[in-house]
Amino acid sequence: MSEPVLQTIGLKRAFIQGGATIHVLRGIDLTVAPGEIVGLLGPSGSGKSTLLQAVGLLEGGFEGSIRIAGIEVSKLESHERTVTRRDKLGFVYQFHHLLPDFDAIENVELPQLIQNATFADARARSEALLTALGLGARLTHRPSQLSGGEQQRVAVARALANRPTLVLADEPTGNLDEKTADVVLAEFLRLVRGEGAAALIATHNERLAAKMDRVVRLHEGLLE
Ligand SMILES: Nc1ncnc2c1ncn2[C@@H]1O[C@H](COP(=O)(O)OP(=O)(O)OP(=O)(O)O)[C@@H](O)[C@H]1O
Repeated sequence: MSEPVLQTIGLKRAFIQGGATIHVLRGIDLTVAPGEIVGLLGPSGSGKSTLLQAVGLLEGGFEGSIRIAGIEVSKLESHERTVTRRDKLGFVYQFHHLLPDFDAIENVELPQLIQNATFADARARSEALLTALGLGARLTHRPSQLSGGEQQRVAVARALANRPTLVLADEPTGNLDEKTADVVLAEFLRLVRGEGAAALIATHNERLAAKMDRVVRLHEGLLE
Protein backbone atom coordinates (compact mmCIF):
# COMPACT_ATOMS: atom_id res chain seq x y z
CA MET A 1 0.00 0.00 0.00
CA SER A 2 1.35 3.46 -0.78
CA GLU A 3 2.19 5.77 2.07
CA PRO A 4 -0.69 7.97 3.36
CA VAL A 5 -0.45 11.65 2.47
CA LEU A 6 -1.75 12.41 5.95
CA GLN A 7 -1.78 10.41 9.13
CA THR A 8 -2.66 11.73 12.55
CA ILE A 9 -2.40 9.58 15.65
CA GLY A 10 -3.87 10.67 18.96
CA LEU A 11 -4.00 14.31 17.92
CA LYS A 12 -5.13 16.51 20.80
CA ARG A 13 -5.67 20.22 21.17
CA ALA A 14 -7.01 22.09 24.17
CA PHE A 15 -7.56 25.79 24.77
CA ILE A 16 -7.57 27.49 28.13
CA GLN A 17 -10.22 30.11 28.38
CA GLY A 18 -11.32 32.01 31.45
CA GLY A 19 -9.45 29.52 33.65
CA ALA A 20 -11.28 26.54 32.11
CA THR A 21 -9.69 24.05 29.73
CA ILE A 22 -11.68 23.25 26.60
CA HIS A 23 -10.63 19.95 25.05
CA VAL A 24 -11.44 20.58 21.39
CA LEU A 25 -9.59 17.62 19.82
CA ARG A 26 -9.38 14.63 22.17
CA GLY A 27 -7.39 12.08 20.16
CA ILE A 28 -7.92 12.23 16.41
CA ASP A 29 -6.76 9.25 14.35
CA LEU A 30 -7.15 10.13 10.69
CA THR A 31 -5.53 8.69 7.59
CA VAL A 32 -5.88 10.12 4.08
CA ALA A 33 -4.60 8.04 1.16
CA PRO A 34 -2.97 9.54 -1.95
CA GLY A 35 -5.62 11.02 -4.23
CA GLU A 36 -8.41 10.52 -1.69
CA ILE A 37 -10.97 13.27 -1.08
CA VAL A 38 -12.22 13.23 2.50
CA GLY A 39 -15.05 15.37 3.84
CA LEU A 40 -14.65 16.58 7.43
CA LEU A 41 -18.14 17.08 8.81
CA GLY A 42 -19.16 18.53 12.12
CA PRO A 43 -21.36 21.24 13.56
CA SER A 44 -20.12 24.74 14.22
CA GLY A 45 -17.60 24.72 17.06
CA SER A 46 -16.80 21.01 16.78
CA GLY A 47 -13.15 21.72 15.94
CA LYS A 48 -12.95 21.39 12.14
CA SER A 49 -10.85 24.54 11.72
CA THR A 50 -8.68 23.60 14.70
CA LEU A 51 -7.94 20.23 13.07
CA LEU A 52 -7.17 21.80 9.69
CA GLN A 53 -4.88 24.37 11.32
CA ALA A 54 -2.92 21.65 13.10
CA VAL A 55 -2.62 19.51 9.98
CA GLY A 56 -1.82 22.60 7.90
CA LEU A 57 1.15 23.33 10.18
CA LEU A 58 -0.35 26.70 10.93
CA GLU A 59 -0.75 26.22 14.66
CA GLY A 60 1.36 24.57 17.29
CA GLY A 61 0.18 23.59 20.74
CA PHE A 62 -1.12 20.14 19.88
CA GLU A 63 -0.22 16.72 21.25
CA GLY A 64 0.11 13.57 19.22
CA SER A 65 1.55 12.70 15.85
CA ILE A 66 1.01 14.31 12.46
CA ARG A 67 2.67 12.83 9.39
CA ILE A 68 2.51 14.62 6.07
CA ALA A 69 3.69 12.43 3.19
CA GLY A 70 5.54 10.31 5.76
CA ILE A 71 7.24 13.25 7.48
CA GLU A 72 6.70 13.49 11.25
CA VAL A 73 5.86 17.14 11.61
CA SER A 74 6.49 17.55 15.33
CA LYS A 75 10.16 16.76 14.76
CA LEU A 76 10.65 19.52 12.20
CA GLU A 77 12.37 22.84 12.79
CA SER A 78 10.28 25.89 12.00
CA HIS A 79 11.99 26.42 8.61
CA GLU A 80 11.46 22.77 7.56
CA ARG A 81 7.84 23.08 8.62
CA THR A 82 7.45 26.10 6.33
CA VAL A 83 9.05 24.21 3.45
CA THR A 84 6.78 21.19 4.02
CA ARG A 85 3.75 23.47 4.09
CA ARG A 86 4.84 25.21 0.89
CA ASP A 87 5.79 22.08 -1.04
CA LYS A 88 3.18 19.57 0.06
CA LEU A 89 0.06 21.52 1.01
CA GLY A 90 -2.47 23.78 -0.67
CA PHE A 91 -5.10 25.81 1.19
CA VAL A 92 -8.57 27.08 0.36
CA TYR A 93 -10.51 29.10 2.93
CA GLN A 94 -14.10 30.26 3.20
CA PHE A 95 -13.01 33.74 2.16
CA HIS A 96 -10.69 33.88 -0.80
CA HIS A 97 -7.81 35.92 0.75
CA LEU A 98 -6.62 36.92 -2.73
CA LEU A 99 -4.24 39.86 -2.96
CA PRO A 100 -6.44 42.78 -3.99
CA ASP A 101 -3.80 44.67 -6.01
CA PHE A 102 -2.89 41.69 -8.18
CA ASP A 103 -5.02 40.30 -10.96
CA ALA A 104 -6.29 36.72 -11.12
CA ILE A 105 -3.35 35.23 -12.98
CA GLU A 106 -0.79 37.05 -10.79
CA ASN A 107 -2.47 35.68 -7.66
CA VAL A 108 -1.97 32.15 -9.01
CA GLU A 109 1.58 32.84 -10.22
CA LEU A 110 2.87 34.23 -6.94
CA PRO A 111 3.19 31.00 -4.94
CA GLN A 112 4.99 29.42 -7.89
CA LEU A 113 7.44 32.32 -8.21
CA ILE A 114 8.11 32.09 -4.45
CA GLN A 115 8.95 28.42 -5.09
CA ASN A 116 11.42 29.52 -7.80
CA ALA A 117 9.38 28.59 -10.86
CA THR A 118 10.36 30.52 -13.97
CA PHE A 119 8.01 33.32 -14.91
CA ALA A 120 7.08 31.51 -18.15
CA ASP A 121 6.27 28.25 -16.37
CA ALA A 122 4.27 30.00 -13.66
CA ARG A 123 2.29 31.91 -16.28
CA ALA A 124 1.57 28.80 -18.35
CA ARG A 125 0.43 26.77 -15.34
CA SER A 126 -1.71 29.60 -13.97
CA GLU A 127 -3.39 30.12 -17.31
CA ALA A 128 -4.08 26.40 -17.65
CA LEU A 129 -5.57 26.15 -14.15
CA LEU A 130 -7.72 29.25 -14.50
CA THR A 131 -8.90 28.17 -17.95
CA ALA A 132 -9.81 24.73 -16.59
CA LEU A 133 -11.96 26.56 -14.04
CA GLY A 134 -13.73 28.56 -16.75
CA LEU A 135 -11.83 31.79 -16.07
CA GLY A 136 -9.91 32.00 -19.34
CA ALA A 137 -11.54 35.37 -20.05
CA ARG A 138 -10.91 36.71 -16.52
CA LEU A 139 -7.14 36.36 -16.23
CA THR A 140 -6.42 40.06 -15.84
CA HIS A 141 -9.36 40.89 -13.61
CA ARG A 142 -8.59 41.92 -10.06
CA PRO A 143 -10.46 40.19 -7.22
CA SER A 144 -12.83 43.16 -6.82
CA GLN A 145 -13.81 42.77 -10.48
CA LEU A 146 -14.79 39.13 -10.02
CA SER A 147 -17.96 37.53 -8.62
CA GLY A 148 -17.79 35.57 -5.36
CA GLY A 149 -17.79 32.27 -7.24
CA GLU A 150 -15.04 33.49 -9.57
CA GLN A 151 -12.95 34.67 -6.63
CA GLN A 152 -13.20 31.22 -5.03
CA ARG A 153 -12.19 29.59 -8.33
CA VAL A 154 -9.05 31.75 -8.38
CA ALA A 155 -8.37 30.68 -4.77
CA VAL A 156 -8.75 27.04 -5.88
CA ALA A 157 -6.30 27.57 -8.76
CA ARG A 158 -3.84 29.22 -6.35
CA ALA A 159 -4.11 26.30 -3.91
CA LEU A 160 -3.23 23.84 -6.67
CA ALA A 161 -0.54 25.99 -8.29
CA ASN A 162 2.43 24.26 -6.64
CA ARG A 163 1.07 20.74 -7.24
CA PRO A 164 0.34 19.97 -3.58
CA THR A 165 0.04 16.39 -2.38
CA LEU A 166 -2.78 17.39 -0.05
CA VAL A 167 -5.26 20.26 -0.32
CA LEU A 168 -6.81 21.50 2.93
CA ALA A 169 -10.06 23.38 2.56
CA ASP A 170 -12.09 25.05 5.30
CA GLU A 171 -15.69 25.61 4.17
CA PRO A 172 -14.41 26.45 0.66
CA THR A 173 -17.89 27.29 -0.64
CA GLY A 174 -19.34 28.52 2.66
CA ASN A 175 -19.58 32.07 1.43
CA LEU A 176 -21.47 31.25 -1.80
CA ASP A 177 -25.16 30.76 -2.55
CA GLU A 178 -26.30 27.16 -2.83
CA LYS A 179 -26.27 26.93 -6.62
CA THR A 180 -22.86 28.57 -7.01
CA ALA A 181 -21.49 26.46 -4.14
CA ASP A 182 -22.52 23.27 -5.96
CA VAL A 183 -20.85 24.34 -9.21
CA VAL A 184 -17.64 25.61 -7.59
CA LEU A 185 -17.32 22.51 -5.40
CA ALA A 186 -17.83 20.21 -8.42
CA GLU A 187 -15.09 22.10 -10.31
CA PHE A 188 -12.81 22.06 -7.28
CA LEU A 189 -13.21 18.28 -6.88
CA ARG A 190 -12.75 17.68 -10.62
CA LEU A 191 -9.53 19.68 -10.63
CA VAL A 192 -8.17 18.00 -7.47
CA ARG A 193 -8.93 14.58 -8.99
CA GLY A 194 -7.38 15.60 -12.31
CA GLU A 195 -4.21 16.67 -10.53
CA GLY A 196 -4.12 13.43 -8.52
CA ALA A 197 -4.02 15.39 -5.24
CA ALA A 198 -5.74 14.34 -2.02
CA ALA A 199 -8.01 16.71 -0.12
CA LEU A 200 -9.43 17.18 3.36
CA ILE A 201 -12.44 19.45 3.12
CA ALA A 202 -14.28 20.79 6.17
CA THR A 203 -17.95 21.52 5.78
CA HIS A 204 -21.09 21.43 7.87
CA ASN A 205 -23.10 20.69 4.72
CA GLU A 206 -24.10 17.00 4.39
CA ARG A 207 -25.17 17.48 0.78
CA LEU A 208 -21.73 18.77 -0.25
CA ALA A 209 -19.94 16.15 1.84
CA ALA A 210 -21.82 13.41 -0.04
CA LYS A 211 -19.86 14.34 -3.18
CA MET A 212 -16.56 13.35 -1.57
CA ASP A 213 -14.95 9.90 -1.55
CA ARG A 214 -15.37 9.44 2.19
CA VAL A 215 -16.73 11.40 5.11
CA VAL A 216 -15.44 11.56 8.69
CA ARG A 217 -17.44 13.22 11.45
CA LEU A 218 -16.13 15.23 14.37
CA HIS A 219 -18.15 14.71 17.51
CA GLU A 220 -17.09 15.78 20.99
CA GLY A 221 -13.46 15.94 20.02
CA LEU A 222 -13.26 12.54 18.33
CA LEU A 223 -13.86 11.20 14.84
CA GLU A 224 -16.87 8.92 14.49
N1 LIG B 1 -7.51 30.32 19.84
C1 LIG B 1 -8.54 29.80 20.53
N2 LIG B 1 -8.68 30.08 21.85
C2 LIG B 1 -9.69 29.55 22.57
N3 LIG B 1 -10.65 28.75 22.06
C3 LIG B 1 -10.56 28.46 20.76
C4 LIG B 1 -9.52 28.96 19.92
N4 LIG B 1 -9.71 28.50 18.66
C5 LIG B 1 -10.82 27.74 18.71
N5 LIG B 1 -11.33 27.71 19.95
C6 LIG B 1 -12.54 26.96 20.38
O1 LIG B 1 -12.45 25.65 19.87
C7 LIG B 1 -13.73 25.19 19.46
C8 LIG B 1 -13.65 24.69 18.02
O2 LIG B 1 -13.45 25.79 17.13
P1 LIG B 1 -13.28 25.60 15.57
O3 LIG B 1 -13.18 26.93 14.96
O4 LIG B 1 -12.19 24.61 15.33
O5 LIG B 1 -14.68 24.89 15.18
P2 LIG B 1 -15.33 24.64 13.74
O6 LIG B 1 -15.88 23.26 13.78
O7 LIG B 1 -14.34 24.94 12.68
O8 LIG B 1 -16.50 25.69 13.74
P3 LIG B 1 -17.13 26.54 12.51
O9 LIG B 1 -17.84 25.53 11.64
O10 LIG B 1 -18.09 27.47 13.23
O11 LIG B 1 -16.01 27.25 11.83
C9 LIG B 1 -14.69 26.34 19.66
O12 LIG B 1 -15.38 26.12 20.87
C10 LIG B 1 -13.79 27.55 19.78
O13 LIG B 1 -14.35 28.51 20.63
